[in-house]
Amino acid sequence: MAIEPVNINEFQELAKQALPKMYYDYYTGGAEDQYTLKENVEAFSRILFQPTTLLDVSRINLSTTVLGYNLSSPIMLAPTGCHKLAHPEGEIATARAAAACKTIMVLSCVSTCTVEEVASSCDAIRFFQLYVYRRRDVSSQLVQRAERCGYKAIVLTVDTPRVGRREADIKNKMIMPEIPELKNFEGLMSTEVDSEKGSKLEAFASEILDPSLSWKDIGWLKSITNLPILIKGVLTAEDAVKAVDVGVAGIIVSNHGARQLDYTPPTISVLEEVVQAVGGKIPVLLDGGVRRGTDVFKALALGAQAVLIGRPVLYGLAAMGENGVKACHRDAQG
Ligand SMILES: Cc1cc2nc3c(=O)[nH]c(=O)nc-3n(C[C@H](O)[C@H](O)[C@H](O)COP(=O)(O)O)c2cc1C
Ligand SMILES: CC(C)CC(=O)C(=O)O
Repeated sequence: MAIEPVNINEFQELAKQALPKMYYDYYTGGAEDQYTLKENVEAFSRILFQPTTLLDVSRINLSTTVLGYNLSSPIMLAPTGCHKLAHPEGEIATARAAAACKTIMVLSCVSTCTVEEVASSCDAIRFFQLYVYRRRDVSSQLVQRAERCGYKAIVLTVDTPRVGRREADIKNKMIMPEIPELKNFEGLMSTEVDSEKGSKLEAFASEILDPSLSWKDIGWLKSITNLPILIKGVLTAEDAVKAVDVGVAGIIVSNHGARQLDYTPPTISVLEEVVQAVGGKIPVLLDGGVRRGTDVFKALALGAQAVLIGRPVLYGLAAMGENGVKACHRDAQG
């Protein structure tokens, strides 16, 4: 049955119809019991509004700024891997949608279009998400390429010393690194995996990701780039204070869309703690479970400068390409 989607959940339904099961499961799934996956969404439902009334709302303005860049609304596009699994235009379609929606796209380093292809496709404001690899030279080359082609910040993901146990991917023998190619790594390192069992994605990632990454490495990252650095994956006041101390430009409160360590708290439940610890010194952003405008409002009310949406972008892309991403960005406001 064809449906005219009016919200993100309906886009999810369309994505399910459009995608092979292996890819839909990869996009939608979380780690282990998927406790945090449910909680990311449900924790928003437990926060209720007690509105005051008779206020003049005839003129409203949703725009905001992040690191000095103007956004039409406080909803950015989170980094997610492999957009060509959802649509043949891949990250280029997503970037064009970001440009049309006047928002920031964070490009995943495991993208299926290169940093250069995405940069030359449109004038979207782009940040570049980085994993640190055992091969530091590969990480630094990627950072330098992003810097050269106009990405405005590095988003360092710190919650992935290894890939979470995603049981659907294990069952499906998820083959994401091979189909299609992870184009950023071409000529830098092999993306082939020598494993017949379980999730090839997990095997690939554990081969390349550097599990020794720690706070001291922020100094290394700062030494190889002039771009501002945001840390993605902070969930405690303690880490928020450390992030401020090492001099990053922003924090993203995130549990990786519940795909990494299960039984972490839902992000919205720890936002206030992080915001208080940061004390306004740097912007705090949030992702995880944001599905509509009331969620965005709750995050802003608890101190976030803006939010990011991950799966909603993939659902929109799978359902309708660039137009679907635009529609999901719009639906995340409604
Ligand atoms: C399919 C998929 C791939 C992802 N890939 C990345 C990635 O490459 N780098 C990263 O930092 N986060 C990645 N994430 C996490 C997102 O950036 C974001 O934290 C999460 O999706 C937010 O939750 P939401 O999907 O509920 O909006 C991925 C998430 C999904 C669903
Ligand atoms: C290569 C993976 C670690 C990509 C990712 O971040 C994810 O699938 O959540």
